[in-house]
Amino acid sequence: VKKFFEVAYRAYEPLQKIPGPKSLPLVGAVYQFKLNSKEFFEQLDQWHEYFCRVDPKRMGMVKLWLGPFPVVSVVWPDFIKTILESNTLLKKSNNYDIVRRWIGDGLLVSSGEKWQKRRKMLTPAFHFNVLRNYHEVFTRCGAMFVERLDEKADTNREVDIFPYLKRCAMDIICETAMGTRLDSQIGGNMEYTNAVSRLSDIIWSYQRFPHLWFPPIWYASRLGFEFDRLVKLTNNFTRHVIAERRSALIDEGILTEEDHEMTEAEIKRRKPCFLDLLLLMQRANALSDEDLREEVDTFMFEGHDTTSSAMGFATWLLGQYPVEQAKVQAELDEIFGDSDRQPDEADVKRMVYLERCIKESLRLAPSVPFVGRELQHDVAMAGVDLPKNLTMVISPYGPHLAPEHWERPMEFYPDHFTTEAASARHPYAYFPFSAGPRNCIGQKFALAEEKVVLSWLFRKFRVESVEPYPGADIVPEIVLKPQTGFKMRIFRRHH
Ligand code: HEM
Repeated sequence: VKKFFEVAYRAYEPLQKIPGPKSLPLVGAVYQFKLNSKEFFEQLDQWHEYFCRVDPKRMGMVKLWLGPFPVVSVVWPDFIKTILESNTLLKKSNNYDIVRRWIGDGLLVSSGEKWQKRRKMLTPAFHFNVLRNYHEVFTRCGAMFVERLDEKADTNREVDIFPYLKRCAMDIICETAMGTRLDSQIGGNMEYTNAVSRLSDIIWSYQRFPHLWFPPIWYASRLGFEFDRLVKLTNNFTRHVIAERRSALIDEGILTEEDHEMTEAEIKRRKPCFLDLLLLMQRANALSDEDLREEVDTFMFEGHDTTSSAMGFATWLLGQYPVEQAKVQAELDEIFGDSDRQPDEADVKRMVYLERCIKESLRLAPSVPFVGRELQHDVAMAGVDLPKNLTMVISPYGPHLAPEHWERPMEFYPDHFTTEAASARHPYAYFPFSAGPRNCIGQKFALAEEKVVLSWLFRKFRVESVEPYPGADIVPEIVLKPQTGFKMRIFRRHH
């Protein structure tokens, strides 16, 4: 609290220069916040539009007082670049504190030397050669996804594909991160699946309403108790998996007293999951079991909501743009013909147009709608001295939709991502995976997963969106989501 008030005191004077919505003492601008998530999102959007494009003081930044706590949202790409590329502004803002209570101080939220060491240690676990071990999981879970959807095809009834995608992404991340088959697509382990999903909802409420930051109110609202119970449940699940996985590696002679590098044959046989790699690094990096747990839980947190939402938006958009959908299908038909075979890695490389569609949908609907940083030192920007410890928020939305960067900013136009178009653009016009030293370590994983799962979908089905994008309500929770799901009509394709 002392730190917050120090920041507020130091920020008050310089922040006068930055435009933003009207604030009152102590409550800030919160008294104006819409309660409904979707309306709140629209309100933020309008404020950004007004204060960055219309207001006479406009300067590419918007100030917002969250109660007595100041936040500055940065919009212009050059300012965003200054922050994201800096090697000295790597600290996550305090709105990640609640996430930390669940996943611990893993890669997503840690800072300083700990983050640096972990990032270096974990980067090889996302190397192309390691990711190829996961291809079989993407393929199997993707095949299961279309199998589950099949009963809804040709019924001409609307189906919300979001729960199907969520379970598919959950099965994928659980097996690749922990080596555990959750089988939530066929009703397995729903307690864990539901707990993870509910935790994300509670975190979003906490981040939005500062009154919940006070423990008596947090617990009186009952959210605090529910949160603690679910955290215990999910943490215990991961601890249990770690113990099991260690025993299995010991039994197979892979985890020994001596440091051991897996042989080609062992890798081929075992297809190590992320946790296996951590267990093999454990001794050399002096990691405790809790260190392992926080990294595994970080991947569980960061690696399934993001991808299921991204796949949902891509499907929604393709369901609304039949010409582009037909192009995706033509590309897949050229690769697979009439065959039902599993996609291999060479096939995935050939899905060039599908990849453009995925990138374009991440432009219009970036799964992570904003990231936060706490300034580790004073920063001068646009003639304003932003003080140390100030919270900065960066959203890809503004640059992703700015007419100066995109030929057709509000349309779904995958040719925004031809090699020529992409190389001619400002590098910070597009950053769904963030950028700089703290960018998303899982972006190649995410893209590969999306391509495999969506290729199954569009090989088997033609889809029509029930509502046009973005007509239906979208809410920027921690991850961007549609308020009423991804409603589609699904038709089997007959080759
Ligand atoms: C479409 C899917 C995804 C999107 C849009 C996405 C986006 C992002 C963004 C914007 C960040 C930066 C967050 C910040 O600075 O606060 C981030 C970080 C991160 N992501 Fe992803 N992500 C995706 C999928 C994944 C997957 C599948 C994994 C893991 C398997 C993953 C693991 C991580 C981790 C560990 C970090 C923290 C990196 C660090 O701070 O060093 N993400 N992601």
